Amino acid sequence: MRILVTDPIDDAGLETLREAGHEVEIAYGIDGGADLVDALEGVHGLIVRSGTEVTRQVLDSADELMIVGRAGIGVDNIDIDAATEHGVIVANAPQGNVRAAAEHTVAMTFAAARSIPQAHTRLKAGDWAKSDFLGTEVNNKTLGIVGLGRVGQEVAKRLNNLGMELVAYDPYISEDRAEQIGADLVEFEACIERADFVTVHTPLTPETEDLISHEELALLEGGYLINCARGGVVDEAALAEAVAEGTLKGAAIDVFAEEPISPDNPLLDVEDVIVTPHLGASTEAAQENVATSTAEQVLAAFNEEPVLNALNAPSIDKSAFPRVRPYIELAETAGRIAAQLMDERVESVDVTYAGEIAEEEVDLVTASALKGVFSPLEWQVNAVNAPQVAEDRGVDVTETKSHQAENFRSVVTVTVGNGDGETQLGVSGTLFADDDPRIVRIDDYRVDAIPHGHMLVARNYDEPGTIGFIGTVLGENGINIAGMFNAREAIGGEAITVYDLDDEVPDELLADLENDERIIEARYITLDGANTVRTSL
Ligand SMILES: NC(=O)c1ccc[n+]([C@@H]2O[C@H](COP(=O)([O-])OP(=O)(O)OC[C@H]3O[C@@H](n4cnc5c(N)ncnc54)[C@H](O)[C@@H]3O)[C@@H](O)[C@H]2O)c1
Ligand SMILES: O=C(O)[C@H](O)COP(=O)(O)O
Repeated sequence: MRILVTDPIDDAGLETLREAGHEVEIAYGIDGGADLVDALEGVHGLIVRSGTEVTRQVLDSADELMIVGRAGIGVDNIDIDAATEHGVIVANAPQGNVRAAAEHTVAMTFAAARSIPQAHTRLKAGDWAKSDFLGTEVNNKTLGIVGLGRVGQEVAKRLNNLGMELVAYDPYISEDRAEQIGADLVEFEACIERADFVTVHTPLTPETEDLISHEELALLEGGYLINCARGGVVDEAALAEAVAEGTLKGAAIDVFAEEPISPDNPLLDVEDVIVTPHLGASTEAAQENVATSTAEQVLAAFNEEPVLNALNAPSIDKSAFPRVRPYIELAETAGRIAAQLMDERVESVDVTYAGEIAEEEVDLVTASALKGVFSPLEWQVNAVNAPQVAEDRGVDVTETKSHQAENFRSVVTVTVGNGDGETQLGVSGTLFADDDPRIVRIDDYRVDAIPHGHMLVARNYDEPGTIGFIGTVLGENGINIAGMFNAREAIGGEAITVYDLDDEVPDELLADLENDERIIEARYITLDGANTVRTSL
């Protein structure tokens, strides 16, 4: 497989990929537009940090791309919706640089409180300006944390140990969690008003864009603002003005709305705004961590294993994966068979888990069943975008769990239905000896069929000579039968016969079979590739 890396990552990650036998191409600093589109031709994995914009335009043309790995936390530079539509996994490395970001935040807090960069610059210029710098102690001051997630919590611990009181605003965490950290969880305005230092640790989202602007800065009068999260969360013009006019004593900013920063950015002109060029994650340990974790996720995607930090695909605990893995393929197979046997438009899909499999996390299995149901539509349907494809098409998806699995350890049933629920068709599969897949029910018939690349499912009357007739017609047309299973309602009643075949069955041959009055319906089912079947989806 080919992997393109467009922002610098640690060698440990590159080595992990190369040792697994993949081709790694480095294109640090590539222009994010047309050049990136060209460079992605035939590429299966893309690794970025915050320096590469992975836009819809880029994703629209990256036909072979399976995964975008973000060697870090923030994914505001990646169009995740477009990736999902194209079935491309987006995965980040949410743990590896948290401590580095927290330490940088603490360092920036002290740097602002004690004017360290300003004093340093003066001294290097030969100016012993001791009396110009009277700093602020953090001890006994209040730290306002906006966004009490991974980095926010680490900052809270460190600055609390240095004598700061903690208040926090985060609408998505519990009071209990805040209490464990020793922070008073309060409303947004109260958090800023009570604080001497406000530190921002939210992602950049439509909700957080310009979250801190003129009004909020006025509430922080006499204090300091630290932003080591994302540019765009703090209104830069408002902040520059607030510090320049003395409303705030200072600010420390690591991230900017536009990166690399424009020379016109007003923050650069204000003495008491100290800046670093997005260095929060730039430590050796953090870079090694995120590069290795990202490389491992790219390998998992290539090996069709769960991508642990996938942001747009169902994931699963690593230890549970071996138990669930065989059912992923089985559910896809059952979905494919059900969709091809269904005469009407599929408007609902139910995936029922019975027996031991009902105890497991099955999101990935359900997504795979949907992939099977939608496989005739477009080759790009996969477990990443199948739930989205279902939603876009107005297909109602349900999951049912039951502890009873007839005589099997586990059974997965994919039932497709039309809108009014009048037509429903279920296909059930199980595993013999844990890894030998069997289709054990089609519609109301108990069967025992081995899923096979080419299959013929015939509904016929249980009359002498019918099976022989079908076999003769197939044989006369050079189609070899690899296996066969027959099931019937009652002697002389309706029956179903499933043939595993070595070749495709042409439409004319199906018509010949259906012309015989003993045969109610003959359906060719393919489990090879996608896009090759007739369907009423
Ligand atoms: N400067 C750097 O180099 C650097 C390094 C690491 C992380 N980061 C950035 O730091 C930020 C935090 O990272 P993290 O790993 O802690 O993320 P996280 O997801 O663990 O935490 C983010 C927190 O923000 C909260 N939040 C979301 N919307 C909010 C809102 N409107 N108001 C208040 N809180 C809100 C969430 O509930 C969550 O608890 C991200 O933007 C990340 O990209 C920067
Ligand atoms: O979100 C992150 O992980 C940090 O902002 C680090 O970004 P970087 O990998 O571009 O340094």
